[in-house]
Amino acid sequence: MNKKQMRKDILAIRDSISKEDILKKSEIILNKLKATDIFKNSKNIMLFTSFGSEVYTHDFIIWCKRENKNIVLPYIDKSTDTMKISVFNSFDDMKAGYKGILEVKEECIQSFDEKKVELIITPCVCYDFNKYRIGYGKGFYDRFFAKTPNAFKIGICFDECLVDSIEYDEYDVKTDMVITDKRVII
Ligand SMILES: Nc1nc2c(c(=O)[nH]1)N(C=O)[C@@H](CNc1ccc(C(=O)N[C@@H](CCC(=O)O)C(=O)O)cc1)CN2
Ligand SMILES: Nc1ncnc2c1ncn2[C@@H]1O[C@H](COP(=O)(O)OP(=O)(O)OP(=O)(O)O)[C@@H](O)[C@H]1O
Repeated sequence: MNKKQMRKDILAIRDSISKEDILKKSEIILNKLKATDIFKNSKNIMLFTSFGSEVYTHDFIIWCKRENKNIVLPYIDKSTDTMKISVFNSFDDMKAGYKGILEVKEECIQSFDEKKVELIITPCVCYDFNKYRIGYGKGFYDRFFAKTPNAFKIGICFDECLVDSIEYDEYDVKTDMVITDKRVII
């Protein structure tokens, strides 16, 4: 199946998961993430602010801050149409940005050297068992990964959104680990 059709089908499946189940499954996934050595040993961590039916990350972001992690979040720089990162301090500094996703407000953006990011927690529409990923189809993460070859990349995904295999091209970057509510793929 081509990427576009797979994206549409899996989004429909993900959108049908109840809010309650999204919260339950997200907690299971993020607890598994917390237990990994790579998470425990990383200070500079890139997360994402979930929207829609994605793995819910907001409370986890706050928890990480309390644990003294340095959290950076993506935003889309409209002038260059690229994904950049800003240090996260508080949800008071955030507002709805690209596609309505919460981003650090322009006046609060604190840039951070991409090369210093140790761990990137990656959103997805779906993953396959080889850790290839389909996102929203803009290539933002694949382009970003090209700048962070040394960061460890973990995809977080509901088990419903795992597929056997994804068509990939030369730009698609595999992640190093995928965590779902039912399994960990390494
Ligand atoms: N939470 C989150 N933040 C993120 C991403 C992401 O996947 N998740 N991104 C990863 O690249 C970047 C934003 N990229 C995006 C690219 C396209 C669409 C998009 O086309 N959205 C659809 C709605 C999808 C839906 O129904 O859920 C649309 O507007 O039609 C959204 C985000 C940066 N921040
Ligand atoms: N590093 C790159 N340089 C140039 N073009 C790229 C790069 N990465 C991806 N692209 C292009 O961007 C487009 C979207 O890529 P793809 O369908 O893989 O997006 P996606 O992984 O679903 O989305 P996203 O990464 O935004 O979540 C494709 O045409 C792809 O070839």
